[in-house]
Amino acid sequence: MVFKALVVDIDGTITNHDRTLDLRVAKKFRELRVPVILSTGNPLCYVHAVARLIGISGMVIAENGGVVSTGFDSPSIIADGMEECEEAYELLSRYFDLEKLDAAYRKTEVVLRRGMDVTQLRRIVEDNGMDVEVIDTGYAVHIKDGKINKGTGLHTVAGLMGIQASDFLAIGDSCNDAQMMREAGLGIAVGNADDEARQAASMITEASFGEGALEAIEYALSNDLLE
Ligand SMILES: O=C(O)COP(=O)(O)O
Ligand SMILES: [Mg+2]
Repeated sequence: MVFKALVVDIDGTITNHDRTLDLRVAKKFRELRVPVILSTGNPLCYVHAVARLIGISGMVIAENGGVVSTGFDSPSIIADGMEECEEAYELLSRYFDLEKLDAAYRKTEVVLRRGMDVTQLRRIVEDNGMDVEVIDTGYAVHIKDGKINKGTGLHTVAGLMGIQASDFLAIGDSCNDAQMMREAGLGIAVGNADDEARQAASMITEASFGEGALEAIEYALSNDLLE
């Protein structure tokens, strides 16, 4: 099997521990012959800037699949569900001192600074029958629509490209990458990945962060899985 494209997470996968971009990965992306699609929990403007500066496709997955961009200067596909996320945020704010992140840029999720006990947040939204999911990526806490994730985003992107989700090699590090790694033809987790990402992946690199992403790409190239 030769994969037709690569879908890669940003934070913790192509960055160093402090969220700075690993420049060796950026260089490697430019050398690959297949398209590289970024897939992230960050808002669209953030991932578009990253993609532009690396020099790869403007077709990206943002907000954990809530926003799929068809290109730098073309429309985005934006999921519903923000209202429910805001309602959950209002409810949770009665119990916790919460700080929203990137609120001005977000279209489908409410994102919070980490530091609280996420299991308590989950229990409260569950007890109130709210149709939202609360996840902690290790970088931020996301209140999101449970039906949307990077896996559904990958299917949308694959459709736009005229290929299948299984034509992708996926690389990630966190729980928000799990569905994407399962839907892809092969999911590789970097060495620093959390338990959920490790379980979803078919392979885990020895190296962590950007070094791990490089190891995954080198593995694919040397086994004729990628061109
Ligand atoms: O937005 C987050 O919490 C993490 O971002 P990522 O999906 O690029 O790792
Ligand atoms: Mg990540």
